[in-house]
Amino acid sequence: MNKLSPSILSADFSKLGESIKLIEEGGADYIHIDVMDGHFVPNITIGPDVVKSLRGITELTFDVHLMIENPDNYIEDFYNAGADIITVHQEASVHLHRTIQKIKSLGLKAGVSLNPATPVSTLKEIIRDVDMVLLMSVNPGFGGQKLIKNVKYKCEELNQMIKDYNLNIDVEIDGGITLDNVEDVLSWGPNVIVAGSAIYKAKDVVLQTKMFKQKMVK
Ligand SMILES: O=C(CO)[C@@H](O)[C@H](O)COP(=O)(O)O
Ligand SMILES: [Fe+2]
Repeated sequence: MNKLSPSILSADFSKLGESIKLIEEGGADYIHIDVMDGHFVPNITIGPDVVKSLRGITELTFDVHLMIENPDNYIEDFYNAGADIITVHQEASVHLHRTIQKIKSLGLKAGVSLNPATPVSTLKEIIRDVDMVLLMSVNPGFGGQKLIKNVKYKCEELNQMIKDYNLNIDVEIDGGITLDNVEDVLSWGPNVIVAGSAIYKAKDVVLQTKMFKQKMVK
């Protein structure tokens, strides 16, 4: 079944609790939490304390996307804050295997993310160890950017790699996904869709979440 993971990056930060209730009502599967450090990406967002405070108000799966350098230093903090899935960037992890093992040793799902210009072939030695691959379809750092359509070819290459290695892992696409292009993106073969501005900038967030879910039925 396809999963919808609305990104709270585009929500009103003064009403994060309410914003989460809206996507919950709309039938979201996950909550995508974009963590940025101002080093790996040119933006700073939220840290473990905010995640912990949100954990108290919802049981939805926390899909934490770490866009930070030295992710190893913060994995335990996000675990304690209530993360369910932690995804790190291949480009930000010097010892990626160690990082993935650390996430899994805490009982969490481990994901690895690739920037648009990072080839799928770089996953060859780690793909057997991960639960999810997140392909960025914008350059990370900001919500509201335009989808990079060539990620389709990366997704197809990734599908082939997953098939060749006989794996059963999630594939998440993140960035620039709207109601107009979500069906096209799903035709590439992922099963987890992130949408930030397309959901939170809508007039009726509950309805917009429901409309995404309707287009994602599988
Ligand atoms: O990780 C990121 C951006 O770095 C994403 O999760 C965005 O937050 C998605 O926002 P939209 O492109 O859907 O507005
Ligand atoms: Fe993200």
